[in-house]
Amino acid sequence: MQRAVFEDVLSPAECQELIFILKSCGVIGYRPHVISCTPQDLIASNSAPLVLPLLNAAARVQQLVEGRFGKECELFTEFVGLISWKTGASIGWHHDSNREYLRQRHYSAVCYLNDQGTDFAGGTFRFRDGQPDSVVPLPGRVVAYSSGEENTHSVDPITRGERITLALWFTTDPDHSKDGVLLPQLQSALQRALSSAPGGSFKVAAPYPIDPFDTFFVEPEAWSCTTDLHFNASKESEGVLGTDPDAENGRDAVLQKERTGRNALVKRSRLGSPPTDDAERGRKKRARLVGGADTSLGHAFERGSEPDGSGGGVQISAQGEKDLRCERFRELGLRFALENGLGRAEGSPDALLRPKAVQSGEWRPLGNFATEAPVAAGVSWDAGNAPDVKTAENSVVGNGSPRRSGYRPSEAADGSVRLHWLDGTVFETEFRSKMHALQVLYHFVECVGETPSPTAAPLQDGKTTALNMKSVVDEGCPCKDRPPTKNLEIASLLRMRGREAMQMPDDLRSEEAICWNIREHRRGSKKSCDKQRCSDHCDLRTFLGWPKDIPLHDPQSFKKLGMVHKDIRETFVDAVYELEYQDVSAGPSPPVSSIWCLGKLVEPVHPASAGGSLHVEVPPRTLRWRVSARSGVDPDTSSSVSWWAKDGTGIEAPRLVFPVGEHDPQVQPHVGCLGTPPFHGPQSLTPFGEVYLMGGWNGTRWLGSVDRYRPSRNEWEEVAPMWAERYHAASAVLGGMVYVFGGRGCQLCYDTVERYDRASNSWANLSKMKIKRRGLGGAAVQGKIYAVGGSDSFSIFADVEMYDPAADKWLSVPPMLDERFCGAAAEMHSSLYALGGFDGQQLLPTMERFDPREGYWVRAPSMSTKRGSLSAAVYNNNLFALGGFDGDLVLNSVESYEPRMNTWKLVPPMHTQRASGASVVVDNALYFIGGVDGELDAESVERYTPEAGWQFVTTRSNSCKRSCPAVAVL
Ligand SMILES: O=C(O)CCC(=O)C(=O)O
Ligand SMILES: [Fe+2]
Repeated sequence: MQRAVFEDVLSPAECQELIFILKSCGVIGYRPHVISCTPQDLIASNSAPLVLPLLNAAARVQQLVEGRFGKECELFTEFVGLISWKTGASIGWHHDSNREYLRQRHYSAVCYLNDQGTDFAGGTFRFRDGQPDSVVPLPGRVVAYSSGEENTHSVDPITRGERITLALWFTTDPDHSKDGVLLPQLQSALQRALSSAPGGSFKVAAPYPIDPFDTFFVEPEAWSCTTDLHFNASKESEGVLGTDPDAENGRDAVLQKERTGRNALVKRSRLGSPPTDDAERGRKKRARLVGGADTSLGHAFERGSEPDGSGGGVQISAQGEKDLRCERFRELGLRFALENGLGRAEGSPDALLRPKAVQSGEWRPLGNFATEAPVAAGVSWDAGNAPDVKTAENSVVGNGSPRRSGYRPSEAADGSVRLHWLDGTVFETEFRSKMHALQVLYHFVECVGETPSPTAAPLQDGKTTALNMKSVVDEGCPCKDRPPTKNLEIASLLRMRGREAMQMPDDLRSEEAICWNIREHRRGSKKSCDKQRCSDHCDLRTFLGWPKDIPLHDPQSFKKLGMVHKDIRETFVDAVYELEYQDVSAGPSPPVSSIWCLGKLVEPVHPASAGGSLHVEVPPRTLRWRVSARSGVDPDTSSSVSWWAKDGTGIEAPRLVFPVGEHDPQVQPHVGCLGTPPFHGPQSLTPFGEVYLMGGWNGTRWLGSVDRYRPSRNEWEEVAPMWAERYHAASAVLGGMVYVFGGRGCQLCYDTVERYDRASNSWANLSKMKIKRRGLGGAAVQGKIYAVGGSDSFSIFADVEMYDPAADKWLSVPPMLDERFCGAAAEMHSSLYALGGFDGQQLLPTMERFDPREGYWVRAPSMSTKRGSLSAAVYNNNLFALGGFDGDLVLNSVESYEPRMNTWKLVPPMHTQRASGASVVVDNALYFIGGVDGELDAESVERYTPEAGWQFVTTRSNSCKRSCPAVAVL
């Protein structure tokens, strides 16, 4: 039996937000006294942006459920919706998979949004057996349980008021995932919604990236031919930043405008940041975030970068990418609301979308279907062959109602749609789809101002109050100019208050049709695209290792990819632990028969009643992890024992623990790494133990020379020089070759790229980058090279490019969240990190991470101090930030970021203050070579190991005089 109660999953404000959405867009529910609102309802009524907070909340609950029940990465959403129960509603004993058509429901969760006692009376949730035996609804509280008979439950009748919940069902069967259905719908609906925003400045769509593998790294030039209806992460990222690649003047114009605006600042930008007062800085930042449009709008999107960390902007959380995605949706939803004058509340951005605004009338509900009785109109549809909503049986089934099971019209046996009225009348006619039915209904409401009756007398003159549904459907509405059978404009008009009608094909019948349209659109656009960039998708496919048999842009792929993605993820194992355990279940309880880690079977058959050790694999950045053992074959009947790492030496002996405990992230889970080193620090990639210092500035001139340093022998040697003299260049090592790119020399800035082959001691010129830049960061990640940020001496960039050595080609990838000049970049655990630097206005303590498997940048914790011209290196699976300039001082401080704990900690400082030097890891030690210390060049080398701390290395070389060199280790 699996059940759990979580507290404070949603904040009171978030609960209110969801209640508002339900009240604005709820439709008559599946049973009397019930009103519900699903993402599909919102989309069908052209209120797609309101889906975003809903998904945000749902993802949070899903993550808790997955974590608690050992189903990490295994669950799909089968249903999500806001549900209101009014006085009189109740549900008897049942379990949530108690019908043939509900078998796919494996886990249930109900998040309560309002308060028993205050908002309603009655409505206590009860389990028939076991503990806890009841759950009292309280805002933010979640009850979660496996959906089988073991969790038979009921809800007491509501005796007063209205009880509102967010209800969720999860399935482990990807075939029943609603996400795959939602994706194309949300994608196109958001696109429409945002494109109809006043001023047209936010045309970007940010549909639900169910799978980050779908599309990213699409060239900006290709946007014009690939975007309209499909998601790409780079574009989304632009959207979050507020620039609009599809705006009339194009993306470059937008960026150019921003850059021009910043030129003056940048010119003053040396290491010492120009004094700007906070207000000025804030204003500029906002202007940037919204592409210079409306500064007030930027506010909401700046939250992630508020110095005090307030707000929920784009921030990385310990929970990982899922949260992040949802935060983005949320932001887009907020942006949409703001743009449309919906609830711009006073005070903090968090006050957005709050009921205060509703009460004060600032909010205009998007429809007139607010749930204040009597409900104006509503519709419930089913798949044609499901039982009547009013049957007793169904009312016991509760949320396993035909409305939900038959939610997709495409599933209907004969394609028909039925409308149900509260009085029990069922109206059947030739509706083509549920959208069509909705459209007709909305039309009535708009034309006549009241709910039509299915059986009333025929219309006389259009002013008749009792409309006959059938005659209107057959003959059209009296207002002939908008016949209800045409398009979805009525719903659109009603919901969007005069905005342009949705343009949807007349024959739109189902999700399949939507998917078909998307495909056709893409095909058509591709054909007419004169830039011929679409073929880049081929590179993309190779780059992603995308399976050949799954089309990149076929919406159906999502379903398949749900699985493929999971498989791929499982192969990215980050660590292997050896755990010792002892089975103490001897006696009455059956012996351990299988052992699972993070929902994955690690030891299928286990010697009975034994102790032993086992290997568990933990995926990247897993902060919580758990091992559990089962006593039987059937997960439902077997008893489950869970335990977790307690200290550095082993794990606690198994004992029955319920609910399953979570790993405490403060406890270092390392028990020992086995097999191939799970982390590949530079140590394992440096067979020669040689440091190359390339170019730089020696106090007098730019350098093209290259010195090789072998710390093991303390030997310096000059090797073949580069073709160009360059300082402020970046470098990376890939395939045993050293790549150097960008920088400046006799020309202001370079886009050129050179590669050093150690075997022939020679340099080759390669394809140029797209942007000339210096003070950029460089790193190799998963077989590609990244050029990160920098400056062309006029502007400072967030832009990132990726070099594919197989194609000898640079591709644009999503830009960073911050612009960075003289920041640092490093690869760790197959992700690219960018940190520190100068953004044109201030020196930065910030860090962000780009995992190519995800395709977007996320914020990671900031360093303890601002650092420009810092050095970074990965040492002992930690990312070290060394030295740099904080605006006042050149620093000797060093700190290290531990990705599992997701925190920075201070490391003993170097003896010398250093900026613009070179830090490398070689022979299991961290070195800092050269750089400047403010006044004098720091012509020395320091070496660090945790055991010995920092020590000067007695060495002498001109190389130590280099500042801003590129550095690499072979
Ligand atoms: O709202 C609740 O607390 C639970 C509802 C329920 O059991 C159901 O809809 O199946
Ligand atoms: Fe239930």
